[in-house]
Amino acid sequence: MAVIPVSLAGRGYEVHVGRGLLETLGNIAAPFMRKNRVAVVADANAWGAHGRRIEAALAQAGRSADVFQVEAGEMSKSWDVLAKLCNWLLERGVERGDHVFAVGGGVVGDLTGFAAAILKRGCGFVQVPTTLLAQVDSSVGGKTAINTDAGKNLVGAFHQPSLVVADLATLDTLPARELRAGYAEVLKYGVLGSREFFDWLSDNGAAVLALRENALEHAVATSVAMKAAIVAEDERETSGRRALLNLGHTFGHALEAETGFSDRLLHGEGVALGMVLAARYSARRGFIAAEEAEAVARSMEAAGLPSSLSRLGLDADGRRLADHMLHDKKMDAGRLPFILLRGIGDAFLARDVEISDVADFLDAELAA
Ligand SMILES: NC(=O)c1ccc[n+]([C@@H]2O[C@H](COP(=O)([O-])OP(=O)(O)OC[C@H]3O[C@@H](n4cnc5c(N)ncnc54)[C@H](O)[C@@H]3O)[C@@H](O)[C@H]2O)c1
Ligand SMILES: O=C(O)C(=O)C[C@@H](O)[C@H](O)[C@H](O)COP(=O)(O)O
Ligand SMILES: [Zn+2]
Repeated sequence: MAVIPVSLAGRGYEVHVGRGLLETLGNIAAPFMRKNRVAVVADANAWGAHGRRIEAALAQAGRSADVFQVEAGEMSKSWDVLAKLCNWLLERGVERGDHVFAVGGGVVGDLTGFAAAILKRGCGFVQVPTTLLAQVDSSVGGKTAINTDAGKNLVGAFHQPSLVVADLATLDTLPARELRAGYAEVLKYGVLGSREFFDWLSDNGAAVLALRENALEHAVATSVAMKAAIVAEDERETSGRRALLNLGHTFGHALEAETGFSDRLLHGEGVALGMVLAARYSARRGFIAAEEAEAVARSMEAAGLPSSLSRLGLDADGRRLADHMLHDKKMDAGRLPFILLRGIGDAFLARDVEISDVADFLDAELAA
């Protein structure tokens, strides 16, 4: 069991990581349950698998859950579901000082966090992440959002949770494909900031994906600690430091948009392929050796993640994919900075990238 602090002046919080934590939720989260009835927003599958454990833990603390179930999938990060959720919370009389509990993956966390950010101009929320991706990434750091027709996460707010409780036992029921997709964001921390962690994952990735407790806890706690350090330094992505957490996402979000935010490409899969593309583009620009870029690709392949754009079978050319990127929130005065690599563990923000060169690069990757 590990407790990782996210240090933010006056608004810091703890991330609890360990197996079996749901059983203690009533105690850990006691300061955030002012009323007997707790508003819980839950992914339908996560609730089906773990809802009883949560209800039992709350009952032990003399509480009960009012549950708003969210249909699984990226399409639930929408205006429509957000409106329904806000109305449901208002009907329940949620007050600013209350905390809404988000139980599920990144979809429910991002949606609930955004609802909490705007409800009564901001109420509290607690993250109970039940996917690997949510435990290592989306539940920490306070980025909340929904998608729009124009693209990914385009309407949202920075709104930090008050507590994160990541029970590793919830991953026992997670489909293997979702586990691998979450593992892409674990690999991201190594690729962007720690050669040591990248090498550790090369040796222990199979144990992490097999959910061996020690390896899994080390991977989750290390990922959370790396994210917490970056968020503490640059909470709102203004200095450029936090933008490094976006490694692979400019490419990845474009691929998610092109595949219609569907099951054809999960977020983590898009990020995996996006990291390979960022690494190969870095090699094209001479920032990193081609062999290092291919080591990034091999790390994705070893985990069963996509590493080849041509194999995705897209009906699009490089220009079309690059056009999706123009909605990226990093756009600055008409230019799009990219997260590139000087080496594994050494990402940087490149501000001199020509989008037409990226489109040419993507055409070559589509044809490879
Ligand atoms: N806010 C951030 O910083 C941040 C970071 C990374 C990703 N994200 C966002 O997170 C989303 C992806 O999150 P995700 O990968 O967790 O996907 P997800 O929330 O869609 O969950 C993946 C699938 O797993 C199911 N599921 C969840 N928990 C389960 C469990 N314990 N047992 C069985 N099934 C379970 C869900 O029903 C769903 O089908 C994307 O929208 C992405 O943009 C946000
Ligand atoms: O926390 C961050 O900062 C990240 O960039 C983490 C990403 O993994 C995550 O997918 C995030 O939602 C992407 O942010 P966006 O600003 O590109 O929407
Ligand atoms: Zn991501």
